[in-house]
Amino acid sequence: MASASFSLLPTSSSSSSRRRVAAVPLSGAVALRSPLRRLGFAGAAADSLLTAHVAARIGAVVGRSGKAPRGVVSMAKKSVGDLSAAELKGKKVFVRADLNVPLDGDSNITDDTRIRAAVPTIKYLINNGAKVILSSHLGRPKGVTPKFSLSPIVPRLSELLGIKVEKADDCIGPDVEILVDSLPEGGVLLLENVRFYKEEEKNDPEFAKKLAALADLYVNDAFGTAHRAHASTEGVTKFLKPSVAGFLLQKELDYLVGAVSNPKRPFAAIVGGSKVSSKIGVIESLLEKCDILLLGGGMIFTFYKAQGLSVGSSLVEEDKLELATTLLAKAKAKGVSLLLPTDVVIADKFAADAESKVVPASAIPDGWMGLDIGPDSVKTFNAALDTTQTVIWNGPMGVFEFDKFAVGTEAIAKKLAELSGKGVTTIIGGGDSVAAVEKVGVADVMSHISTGGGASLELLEGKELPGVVALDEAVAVAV
Ligand SMILES: Nc1ncnc2c1ncn2[C@@H]1O[C@H](COP(=O)(O)OP(=O)(O)O)[C@@H](O)[C@H]1O
Ligand SMILES: O=C(OP(=O)(O)O)[C@H](O)COP(=O)(O)O
Repeated sequence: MASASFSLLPTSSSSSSRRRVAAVPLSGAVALRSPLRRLGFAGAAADSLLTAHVAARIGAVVGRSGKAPRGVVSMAKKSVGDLSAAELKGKKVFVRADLNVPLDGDSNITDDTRIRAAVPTIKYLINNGAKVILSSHLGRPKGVTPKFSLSPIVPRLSELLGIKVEKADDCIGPDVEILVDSLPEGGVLLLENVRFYKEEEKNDPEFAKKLAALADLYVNDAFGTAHRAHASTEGVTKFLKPSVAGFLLQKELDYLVGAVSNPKRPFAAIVGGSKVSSKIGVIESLLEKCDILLLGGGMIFTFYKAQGLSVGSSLVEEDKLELATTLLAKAKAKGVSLLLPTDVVIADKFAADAESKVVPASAIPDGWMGLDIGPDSVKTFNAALDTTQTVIWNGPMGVFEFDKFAVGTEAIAKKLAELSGKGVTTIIGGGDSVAAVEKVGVADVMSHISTGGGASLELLEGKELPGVVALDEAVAVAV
């Protein structure tokens, strides 16, 4: 049966089978022009593709040493799919899911992605005659807070499962135990928000023991919360055996660890978002693994400034200028093709109705700020992406919340959809990039869209997630 061992993915090519193309000398921007022009880039784009530091080897995939990349997290865990019908029938199974979905002011669910993502594991359990005790948090309540009740989840979950889901008003205690005892085989009981107890986030062992006492075995399918060492994600595993991964958790690991550590190459990473400081870990980790790194979003202005360009009033982290220079040098040293946008859409103010125009990255006037990547950059990025077999994307290319500055982000989303249709593995690493992909309406065609923002970022940084580490090891590990 499937264990959480990255076995669901298309077979990756080994490092020795990476496509190697004669390296383009990196001694200066001049050296970059002809290969870029051969690839069809306009003179200005080729000329301004940024600096001698930046290894702009589009289409040229870098041969690097075949040794395992640093920071590869091996999280091969036993899966719920490893549990047979005989092991599940009549058993009380504590399932930790992440049902932390957005609700509007009237408690209507505005995005049910996380509920739908939890369904395969629950269905597997009920189809095998288990009694499912479902647990989640919602929001960040301080004590019992009615607006953070999980009650609004029940109708949609019942609809998706095709059965009536029961709901408890608490997550521990005698009333909950009575409801658990009356659960039929194939029944589901949703516990109340586990964060109504402060002991949850404190990972209090006594609280974890009380949660565990409700069940015979444990399934963690809460990927979005797997980076939290809380009682229901980590503590409970000390009292319940087996403790296994659900199908969603397994799929997230397959893609965010498996596909990224052992990708079909060429492998491109696209990193955007507001600040370099929030993405340092991810950029450093991806530099160890990818062939091409495309940078966009607000962070690019720190890189521009580090290279002596004027950035007007664009977002800059003055204390990260040195870091930006170091990252560019690191990319060069590792032979990674790091591309910065060659043109940007600038605005006269940070507003949806701002005046805007497109300028080369080297010509941002005083008083103007860059809020999106420009059309030449989109062309350049698309051409680079056309050479790839695996792409991971984290962070928007611009202020996509304002339509006027969403064009670059939406173009990348469309490109990834197109590549996905051609068999390229496309992974959207959580957070705002997921919102962008959904806005464009191409979420369904991507290979994988992560359900966890913070959790996916930590995985991409090469960190281990406590909620995963705590689970039982898979018997056979095939990383
Ligand atoms: N050029 C820019 N200037 C200011 N903010 C930007 C710029 N480009 C993108 N952003 C903002 O970055 C935010 C997303 O950043 P971040 O949280 O790091 O990404 P993610 O949520 O994908 O991890 C968005 O709200 C977006 O408006
Ligand atoms: O929504 C979540 O995280 P995310 O916003 O990083 O995707 C998870 O449910 C974790 O919630 P938390 O950040 O309150 O622990």
